[in-house]
Amino acid sequence: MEGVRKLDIVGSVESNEYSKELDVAVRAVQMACFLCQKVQESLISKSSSQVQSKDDNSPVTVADWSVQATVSWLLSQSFGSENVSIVAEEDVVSLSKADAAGLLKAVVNTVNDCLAEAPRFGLQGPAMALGASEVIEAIGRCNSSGGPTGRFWALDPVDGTLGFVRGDQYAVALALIENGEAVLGVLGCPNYPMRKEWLSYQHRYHRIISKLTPPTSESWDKGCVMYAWKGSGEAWMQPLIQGDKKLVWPNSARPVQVSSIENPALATFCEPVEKSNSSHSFTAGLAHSVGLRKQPLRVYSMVKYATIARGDAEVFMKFARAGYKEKIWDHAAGVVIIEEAGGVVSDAGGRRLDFSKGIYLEGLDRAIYSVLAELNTLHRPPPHGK
Ligand SMILES: Nc1ncnc2c1ncn2[C@@H]1O[C@H](COP(=O)(O)O)[C@@H](OP(=O)(O)O)[C@H]1O
Repeated sequence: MEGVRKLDIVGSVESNEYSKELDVAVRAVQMACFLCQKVQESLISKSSSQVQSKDDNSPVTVADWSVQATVSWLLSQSFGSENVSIVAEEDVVSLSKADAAGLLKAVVNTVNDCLAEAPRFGLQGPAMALGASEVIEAIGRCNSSGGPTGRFWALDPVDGTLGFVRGDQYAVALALIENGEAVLGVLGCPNYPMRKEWLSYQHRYHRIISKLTPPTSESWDKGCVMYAWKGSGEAWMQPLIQGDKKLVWPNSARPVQVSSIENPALATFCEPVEKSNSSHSFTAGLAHSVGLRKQPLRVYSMVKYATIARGDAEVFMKFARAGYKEKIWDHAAGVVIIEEAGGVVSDAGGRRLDFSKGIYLEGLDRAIYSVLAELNTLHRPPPHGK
């Protein structure tokens, strides 16, 4: 990120109306990333056959529930549980069953290991390790159904399950939604490489190279948390806390902005890795028809939003299969960050995403686009019959 704006980061945060929410949310997402990194490391060292699905005791399941419990507990401690309403991906029913005792134990241990580090992240942990019932309570508290009024948090504890199990990109996404509008977005991207070129490679190459040539810059090698609050006109990125370091706000945060490329021929579009999550052939045709000439950048999870916000790509297109219902926690944090970094997010009809209709993006016109304001010819692609 050359030529970044130099702003008074501390001042910006202190003067905004979501200061406390932002402060707590960024620290909580930092902790969630720390938790996920540990689980992903243990996962990578095992054979991949052990982590096939999300329906067993696999590490991804442990990470999902543990992040949800940790973030829910931290938000409740900071704002009072009576003031915190959360919609999140994981429900607590299967974790509470008798045959899930082993999984529950793993989740409780993971949550306690993470919360024990809270002071390092500038948050208060529990006086005593949490018991299983407290962990279940924290997960179960994330049972809001969202809607058009009031304030709630939307959390995707581990977005991009496949990226996570493959040792690749995944994200922790936390947004604050107020009266149906996403007002605060925090996106943790534990494997986001600081060098743009690495995004084109599977993350395992990054791991191999890092082992061969250990990074000289301790904090900006990989992993970041991006954040923005609505109306600020600013989006920020701070590195993940490494080793046993302490998070000292603003933790070397720097502003991010969408790319300034205006010519579609020079622009890169990104899309999901999985063909089943978005039609690659349709986006290829559409990209060509609007003058995009470069190869697509395929990245797992909401890290695609981070890629656009940081200016590492110019367009994000996702065409889900007909009938697939997008959830608000898969987009809300990314939308705030992109919009404040100077981009635009819309559906195929050019409409802004609507976070006021419960957990689904109801009324969504099929695709999701995120583009630069300059490339706005892409906002209204032709109708498609997929
Ligand atoms: N059939 C489908 N079509 C579109 N999106 C889907 C899908 N099934 C799952 N998804 C969503 O797409 C996310 C992965 O995004 P991407 O494909 O861009 O990497 C999934 O996150 P999880 O894997 O965390 O459930 C899920 O939210």
